[in-house]
Amino acid sequence: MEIEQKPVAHVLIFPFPAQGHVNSMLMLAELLCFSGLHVTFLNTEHYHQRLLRFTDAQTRFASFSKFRFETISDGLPVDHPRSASYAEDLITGIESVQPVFRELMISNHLKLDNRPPVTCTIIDGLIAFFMDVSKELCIPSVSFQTASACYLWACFCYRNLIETGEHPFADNDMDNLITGVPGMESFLRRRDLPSFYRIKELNDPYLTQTINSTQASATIINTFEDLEGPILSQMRLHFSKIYTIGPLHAHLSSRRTNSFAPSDSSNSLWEVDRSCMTWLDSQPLKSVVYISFGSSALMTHKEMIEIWHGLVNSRKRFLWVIRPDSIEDDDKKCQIPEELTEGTKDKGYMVEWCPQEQVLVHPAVGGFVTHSGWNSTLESIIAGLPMVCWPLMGDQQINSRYVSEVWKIGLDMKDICNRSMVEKMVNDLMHNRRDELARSIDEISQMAKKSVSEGGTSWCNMEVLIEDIKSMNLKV
Ligand SMILES: O=c1ccn([C@@H]2O[C@H](COP(=O)(O)OP(=O)(O)O[C@H]3O[C@H](CO)[C@@H](O)[C@H](O)[C@H]3O)[C@@H](O)[C@H]2O)c(=O)[nH]1
Ligand SMILES: C[C@H]1CC[C@@H]2C(C(=O)O)=CO[C@@H](O)[C@@H]21
Repeated sequence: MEIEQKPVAHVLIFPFPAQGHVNSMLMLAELLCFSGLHVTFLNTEHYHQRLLRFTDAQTRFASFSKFRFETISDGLPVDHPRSASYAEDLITGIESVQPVFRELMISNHLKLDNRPPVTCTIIDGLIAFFMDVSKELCIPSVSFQTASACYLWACFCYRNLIETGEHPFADNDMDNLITGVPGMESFLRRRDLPSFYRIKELNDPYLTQTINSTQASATIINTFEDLEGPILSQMRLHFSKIYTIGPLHAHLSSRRTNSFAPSDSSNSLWEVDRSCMTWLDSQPLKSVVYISFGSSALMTHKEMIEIWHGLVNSRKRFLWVIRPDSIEDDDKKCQIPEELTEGTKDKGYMVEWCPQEQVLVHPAVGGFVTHSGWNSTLESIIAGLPMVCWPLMGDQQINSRYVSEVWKIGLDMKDICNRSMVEKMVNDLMHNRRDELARSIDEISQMAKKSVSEGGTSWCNMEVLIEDIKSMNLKV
């Protein structure tokens, strides 16, 4: 009797072209490589060039003989700025290359050098339209969520909110409680919903893609059971299969070195300025507030000045990352008041991009003022660093509500940006409420580390995922 041979597993990973996405999907790629799978990482040409320029990704992955980088156009002209103010262009651009992706999948190109045909695709939830190609070619496709489970669940429940008449909002009271997201009835206000709900029509392309991605036959989420268990239980009543394997950066360190120390390698798409590490080395223990709003958040010049006044008035030391493209109305005529430059000389340090994971665990750093991007939130949890949240868009609004009201590991400054509030929040973070916040984050940090250690939930879920990929136990 002839024994039917299963094909050799080959995974193609395709992230949305943005820092928070390429970064976490590269970590997933490395974890899959450890198990000996064939992995192809499909990056856009633009981001791949930046990866080659600013990171050691090429050499790092060269040690995996079954790994390949492939590139595809992002559908935008070469000179397009690709900054956050063009968020819609990014998604329509990448959508336009769907035929190119299809061509790549049916061509022999991915099978060069005797590579087996692709047996599974892992597609970023923000570009769910590529899952249609997988489906057409009868290749199982798994959706990968770079954001939190609470965000995904709040997107999934959009129909409930329309049915219960909670969306569009009947009036301007943003503090009204929302009842249509099961599991969040006691604390979720209108202002905490993903930012797309703030407009009347739910037609944001990112929301549409996220909702479509929930139809996948399996979903990977960069989270861990002890953090989002109650919401994951709600989701499991509706989703086919969920693998929680995060926090990915800690999971990777755990498998790489059996520790949680950040490595010198990064997946940064900007040039990392390490001078801030030397500055931190000369600051007292837990005395510095670290401020960063991630890779794509935009603020106005006025907001920047208010935050700056708040920091200077708090009299705390601070390290602030200000990306050059982060001020939306940047105008060379905008003046910086002298008291701010003076107040920064002794106590502050500013860079355009830093080695964030290393900054967060530096002994001089005592708190994090963040936009509540999901990677930053997870990195802060692993570092055991309490947060002040100033969420700006997308998932950040709901993440910050969880940080302050559910996990109690930070304070939420949502929708307010004035100097006196910033000063108060920073003082609460670094002084008045420091001990209570430190206690909760220490506890959650321990749980996070346990989940990615051998035998932990994320560790075990990763093994199941790999086994399911290898044994072709995934539905189309
Ligand atoms: O100076 C810096 C600043 C940031 N980072 C890194 O950049 C990443 C930022 O990721 P994240 O905190 O998730 O923010 P965004 O880059 O803004 O991420 C986008 O993608 C995330 C995942 O979907 C969403 O949660 C966010 O809302 C969305 O803005 C993190 O790994 C940071 O360590 C650095 O290395 N250096
Ligand atoms: C989690 C995602 C929801 C949309 C956000 C976004 C945007 O431009 O609105 C871009 O990147 C994503 O990570 C966010």
